[in-house]
Amino acid sequence: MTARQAAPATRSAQPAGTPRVDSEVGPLRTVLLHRPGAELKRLTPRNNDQLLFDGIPWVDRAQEEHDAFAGTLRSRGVEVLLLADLLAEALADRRARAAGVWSAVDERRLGLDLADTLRSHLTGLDAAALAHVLTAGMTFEELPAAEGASLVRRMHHPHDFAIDPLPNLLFTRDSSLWVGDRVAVASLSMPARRRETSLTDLIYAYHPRFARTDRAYGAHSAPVEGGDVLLLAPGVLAIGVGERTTPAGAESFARSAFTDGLAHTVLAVPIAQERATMHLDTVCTMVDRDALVMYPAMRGELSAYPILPDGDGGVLVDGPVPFLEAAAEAMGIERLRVIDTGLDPVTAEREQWDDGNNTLAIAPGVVLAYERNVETNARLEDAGVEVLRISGSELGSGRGGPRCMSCPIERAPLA
Ligand SMILES: NC(=O)NCCC[C@H](N)C(=O)O
Repeated sequence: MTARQAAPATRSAQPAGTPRVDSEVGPLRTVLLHRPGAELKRLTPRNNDQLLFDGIPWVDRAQEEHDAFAGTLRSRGVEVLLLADLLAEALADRRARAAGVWSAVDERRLGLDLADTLRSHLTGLDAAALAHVLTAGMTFEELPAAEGASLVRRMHHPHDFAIDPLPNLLFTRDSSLWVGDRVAVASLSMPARRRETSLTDLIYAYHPRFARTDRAYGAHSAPVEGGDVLLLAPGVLAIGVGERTTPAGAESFARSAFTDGLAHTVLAVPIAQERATMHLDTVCTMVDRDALVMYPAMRGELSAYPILPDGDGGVLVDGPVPFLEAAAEAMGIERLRVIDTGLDPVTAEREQWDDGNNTLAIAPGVVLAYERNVETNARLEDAGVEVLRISGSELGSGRGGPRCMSCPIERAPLA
């Protein structure tokens, strides 16, 4: 069997309501978002850099912006699932609560005694209260009162975190991703984000809605973040390799996707290891079945290492070759178009920083985008793309746009 013949099965028999994602632009049916909450209130000028936020968001306004984002999706018929709801529902299962408690309590930080005390306190909480602690974290002053306080408790500042908050849960794109009918729980590279995957893992393991879901990238641990993975077409993945996803991550994700029959070609795409380009989707996103919006400075610059299955459980690596050409070939199309935003370099750099290229397609040629990226949006419309604008003045302080803030769970097949 050739590599091409290993493409995933067609999905005409797939009934609506079954999780499955084969592309970036198939009509979006179900998406996972996280409405920002108490975890954002933990951000201070002392910790925002470490927690990967570029400012201190006004939380009420961020919630309003996020509600409007979810409202826009719902108005277009998309089912919006909220991570906090799924988490609380999954935690109804006793085993999920035990797993949540174990993942949150760090003996290296707390010492054995305090870790034991905290575990028994958390074990006594109901699902909603535990979900709150797992997302918002807990400070030392919020720990349950105790006789004979430990050295750890005495020596920490009351506002230090006994359990870190997870403000980047907002970016549901990164902590899990669907390829075909399988979900991959990502392996996040930044310490501030690693615990996020214990929550997505728990949701997919214990929420009844996902009871029959198989995993992709099962027990692998080399870093791969969802923002780096673009499903260019059924069976064709592009994986950014840069600040977050490593070469080992891209290679082992490819191997695992081939083994599971989820892909026939993976393109590993090098991107600069900088905050502005932390994921491939900060540089380019698909806006139509054969079109991308791309940071102009990257146009003609992106290369790719094509990875193919060797037919014996391993992989064959080629390249580097020009990304657009390799992508078009793998997708079986003549040309992968790049919408020509034609922006001057300063405007382009400003709008790229503000996630102008980070659009979320809800159908071929229909995208959600931040309203502030006036020039990029205008050029998209000139090219015939429908742009649904959302405001992100506060949401954007975490440095992520509509694609980063969404994890598609079901997209209809491309006709
Ligand atoms: N896919 C994305 O680009 N996600 C944005 C993640 C932003 C978050 N503050 C981070 O640094 O990881």
